[in-house]
Amino acid sequence: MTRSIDILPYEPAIIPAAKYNRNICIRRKVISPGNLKQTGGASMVHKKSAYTISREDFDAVIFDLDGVVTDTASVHADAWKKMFDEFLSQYAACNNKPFQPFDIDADYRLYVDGKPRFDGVRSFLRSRGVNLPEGQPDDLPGTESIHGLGKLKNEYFLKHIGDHGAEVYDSTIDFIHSLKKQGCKTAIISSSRNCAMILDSTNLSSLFDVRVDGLDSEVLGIKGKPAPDIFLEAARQLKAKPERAVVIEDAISGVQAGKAGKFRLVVGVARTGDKESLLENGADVVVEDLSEIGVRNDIEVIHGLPSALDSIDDIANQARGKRIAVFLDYDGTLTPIVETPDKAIMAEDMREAVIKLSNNCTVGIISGRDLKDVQEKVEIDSFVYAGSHGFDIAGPEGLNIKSQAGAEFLPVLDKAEKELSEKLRSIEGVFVERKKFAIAIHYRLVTPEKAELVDEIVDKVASVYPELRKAYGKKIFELQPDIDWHKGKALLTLLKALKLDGDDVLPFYIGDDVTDEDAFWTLKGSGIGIVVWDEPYETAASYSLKNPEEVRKFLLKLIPLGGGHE
Ligand SMILES: O=P(O)(O)OC[C@H]1O[C@H](O[C@H]2O[C@H](CO)[C@@H](O)[C@H](O)[C@H]2O)[C@H](O)[C@@H](O)[C@@H]1O
Repeated sequence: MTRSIDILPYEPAIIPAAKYNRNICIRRKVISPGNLKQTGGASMVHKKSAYTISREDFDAVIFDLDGVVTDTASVHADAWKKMFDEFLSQYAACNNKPFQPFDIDADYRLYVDGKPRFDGVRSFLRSRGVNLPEGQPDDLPGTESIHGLGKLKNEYFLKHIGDHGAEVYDSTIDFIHSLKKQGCKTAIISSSRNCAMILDSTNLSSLFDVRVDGLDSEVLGIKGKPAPDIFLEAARQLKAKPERAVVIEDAISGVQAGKAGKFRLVVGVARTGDKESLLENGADVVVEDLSEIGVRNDIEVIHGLPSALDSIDDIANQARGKRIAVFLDYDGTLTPIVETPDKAIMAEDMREAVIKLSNNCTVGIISGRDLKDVQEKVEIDSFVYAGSHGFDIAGPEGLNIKSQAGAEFLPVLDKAEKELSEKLRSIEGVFVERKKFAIAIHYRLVTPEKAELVDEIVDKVASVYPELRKAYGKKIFELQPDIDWHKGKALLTLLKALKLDGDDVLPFYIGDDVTDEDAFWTLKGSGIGIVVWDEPYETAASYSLKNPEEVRKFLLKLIPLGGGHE
């Protein structure tokens, strides 16, 4: 079960716990325009383009080969027609019946397209009421059996490819390069047993992270389309969840398979027109060519963001005429990363800096730690806090701010915690930290070999609890409720609750870890994200600081920009 919540940015501010019991399946904004699954919660402004896939919403894209990547669907169709017409005319003559040729428009698309070779033979013959024996894998091409006819069709197909080669759709290749640039994983699937040969002959083999083809399907015992199995196997190998993956298909059986696999987005490719049948059979959107699908440039590869300390004049300009509000991560931002969580104590001069800043503007802490834990560590009553990566929010006394996302997951978290503790007990150095809404598995003190074992055990336990998702941090794995909630959403909730969501406020978020990226994304265009790092990586932040000491110095520089409390 995967859940997500329909909480829109800035709306509503404080969400009653009951709201989280709803099971709403649509997640963040996926693509435009409006004829597609529209979702709530995205904080990004989408550029107007025909259809846009964003890395924020998708981890992987799975491509069918024939007709999507290579112009081989028509070669297959012609080979099927040649083989079936020869057979049908003989069959008609022998049985004293009129010869009704194979129709590419109707028969190919309905009975053969996208299916494994021998399924295609069976399916079409059944539609004509013809019964042939299965035959043997070593039947000669043209033998009157399922195997014999399938092999003849393949001979015709290979002959064409041998004589003319295979054409590639350049727009698809450009699209794949754009996806890869954004960090999307890609897979190629095909019911065809010739998939590897076609990819090799067109130099496309290295373009895909994973390939699952007709030969693999036989070995793995995978059912053919319209069963979703081949797509699910590709997603499994890519380690991508179907709800965060796209299927791109040109065959009716293919879009049916994408739909049956509950993939987040099924794109139909109808190069020659018939869009309707793809839409009716499960495509969410149908295009004539993949150049109609855009890829949003979510991830800017930034090597060396400007230092926030050096850019204070620029930041002051952005804050001119506004109040500021500052939200801070704890570990790695207010304290250096240390061996164990209990040793991460905020230094006195850092405490002084944040208190001074809070005299002039709102300060909040949004931490991966348990709410109570981070409140006790920071110990400043006037702050607002969000713990468990934003799942658990509390304001200072009198402000009545309280929000908990994922309360219904507590029993599952209890069970998973128990199982993890038991399974990890024997591994030296592992520490299981239970937060109210998450379980962190620390492996900082574990040997590298054993760390792999920890990873495997966490994966195993995670696979038993599909309600939980695995997340990553600095030398930790985490299991959290698999709902559409994160530090960015907690930040929006706090801004709204504190009436800091207007244009007259410039919010800041400073953090050092992967989970802080959600908050950086959330503030893009409306606030300032600052990453704390010792070396550059891909980030949605706009400025950088090197360590908690630089954070302290920067916070002191922010004090005069505060603008006071309302
Ligand atoms: O969001 P944060 O406030 O940065 O919290 C993230 C995690 O911080 C803690 O773990 C990290 O810091 C520890 C102490 O320096 C370090 O030993 C560990 O390796 C780091 O991952 C905390 O224990 C976790 O619960 C937080 O999720």
